[in-house]
Amino acid sequence: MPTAPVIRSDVPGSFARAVFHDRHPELVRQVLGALPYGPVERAAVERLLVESTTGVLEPLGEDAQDAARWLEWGGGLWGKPWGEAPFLWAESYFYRRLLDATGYFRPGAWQGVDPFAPFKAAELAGEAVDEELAALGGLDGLPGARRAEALLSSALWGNRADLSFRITAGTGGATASDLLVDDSATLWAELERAGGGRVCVVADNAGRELLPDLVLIDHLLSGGLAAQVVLYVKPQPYFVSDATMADVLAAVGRLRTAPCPAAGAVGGRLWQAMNSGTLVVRTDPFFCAPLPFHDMPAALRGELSGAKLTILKGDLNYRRLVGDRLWPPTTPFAGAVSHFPSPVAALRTLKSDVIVGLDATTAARLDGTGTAWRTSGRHAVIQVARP
Ligand SMILES: O=P(O)(O)OC[C@H]1O[C@](O)(CO)[C@@H](O)[C@@H]1O
Repeated sequence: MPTAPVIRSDVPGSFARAVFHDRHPELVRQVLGALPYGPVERAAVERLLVESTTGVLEPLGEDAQDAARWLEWGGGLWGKPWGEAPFLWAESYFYRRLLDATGYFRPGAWQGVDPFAPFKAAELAGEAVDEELAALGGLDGLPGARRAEALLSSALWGNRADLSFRITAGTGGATASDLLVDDSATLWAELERAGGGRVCVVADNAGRELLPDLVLIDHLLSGGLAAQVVLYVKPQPYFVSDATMADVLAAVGRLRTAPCPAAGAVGGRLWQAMNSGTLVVRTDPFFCAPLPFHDMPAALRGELSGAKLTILKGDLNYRRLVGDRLWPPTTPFAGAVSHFPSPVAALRTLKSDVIVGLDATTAARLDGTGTAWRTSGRHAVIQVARP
């Protein structure tokens, strides 16, 4: 397997550096503004911001239930500047430490309170979601293949979270040139190859991304493309809007109570699928680990290995799938994911520097635009491989 430089956040002018030095201060400001944290939590959050931009990596307190796990994951990094750690590692640790700072794990009033809950709730309650769910009704009239494409497209562009069912059903928004790789025909062929079977979906964000993911899952189950879907979510709040079980319940509830009958019917079917075990929601500590999927533990590898297809949503899962490295963009996708235990499909809008599987002409065209095409969220890929 060829290799490439690991992305770090200490490179001047890099996207990764801007995440720590520009985005995180803004994120911290918003988190502290969204819930009435007390002086202890506020001071701890501010200290984390200083440590993560100008200080060195301090391990978790010994009383943390995952202290030993993180000590091992951070072997060789403790005491070094944050910017010297791999970007993926450092970002992941930042979110783990943010939970510590807000009292998420400490016995007390703030224990178990998702610091990102106000943002997630506002998004789910927003008018945009009403419109997106209302547009689901229009999809029912489409011929089967077009409906399937629209649902897949919604799940894909939901990762950008500023498009809707309505837009992705064909009335504007993304253009063909925004989709840099389209392996959707292979994706449907993989699903149809053996009817039934188990499909795994590794979720990314809650709200406007999870809703179309759930609609796609309903399509797979009701259309017989999957006998069972296992939806993997994060065990705890992570990267702001990553979906947890609480977010799944909120999204299913939003569907069930939607005024649009088509959305309500999806919500009802998903509820029943959870009752009967054809839709199972699972989690694993590894989904918040600062490591690539190459290093997944044997038990999780075993679970995924029986899947006829694993669908990985979003940018962070993509980084973990192919390795958070500055690969030449023409690096073959199949080679980069050959470690994965099942056939795999990545549905991802580009929001970080990592990309593989482009043809040389596309890569040169994009570089020629002089735009931040790797990180702007404007472009997307549907990439499929069978390792
Ligand atoms: O929600 P997504 O699609 O995983 O994107 C999250 C992305 O945001 C970032 O954290 C940057 O803020 C990326 O590093 C990360 O990959």
